[in-house]
Amino acid sequence: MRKKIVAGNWKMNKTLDEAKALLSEVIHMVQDEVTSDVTVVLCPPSIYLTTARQYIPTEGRIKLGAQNCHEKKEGAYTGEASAHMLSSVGAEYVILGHSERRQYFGETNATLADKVNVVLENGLTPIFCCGESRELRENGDYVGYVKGQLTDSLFHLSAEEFGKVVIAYEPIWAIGTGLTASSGQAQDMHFELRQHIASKYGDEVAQDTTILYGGSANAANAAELFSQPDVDGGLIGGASLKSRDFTTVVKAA
Ligand SMILES: O=C(CO)COP(=O)(O)O
Repeated sequence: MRKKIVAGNWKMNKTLDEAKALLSEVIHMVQDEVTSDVTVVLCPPSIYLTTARQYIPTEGRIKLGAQNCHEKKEGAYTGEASAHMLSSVGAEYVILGHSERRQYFGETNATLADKVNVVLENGLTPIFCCGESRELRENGDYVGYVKGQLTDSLFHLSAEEFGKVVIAYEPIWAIGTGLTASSGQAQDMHFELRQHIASKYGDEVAQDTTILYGGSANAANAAELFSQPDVDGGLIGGASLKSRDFTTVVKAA
């Protein structure tokens, strides 16, 4: 079902005390100020998931998410956490295939297909990230490239399984750079991705798919981005680390 979602990807930021303060502020502000039916997903570093679970009410619009998982259930994978483990600490969403994980940790479309499977098997919702580099945007078939990321990592799923996936379009050139995609650029790519999904799963599934935008989205530009018909919310990095900014983004959705 197509939903409005704003997810905060804290990346590798905050000490435990800072994380607690941010959780408490964001949860109160969202509860007090947000009246729409937007779902808010908080994705702290995995070391803080258990703590965050205690702060987030079990019922309500605010959900807990992780930033990655391993594709195996358990075993000798030093430093990793599995979807099974994330589920056991109460996470409901998992960001997969963020461009930073693709770039620094060698994640490929093939490994991500395995991660998507294991996340779905454990009843969690994957937030599958895709997006092109600046070089590709300037000189190449960037639309084909991003469509290919979906094809390679997601199109083995049944329509029912695909219906549980959230997509996040995050152009790499816009992440952490202050260079936001214009609302037109975001809309164009989201429209293309929805068409691509329709070509595989049909119109109904495509119309039901939630597609988020990420990349320097902030309190000042979120309303314009989210006003586009195919932009269903955002995956927010830097602005999710400040409670007032993040709440303003949530209110824009
Ligand atoms: O990577 C992002 C979210 O996953 C976007 O990061 P910024 O919002 O800091 O550009």
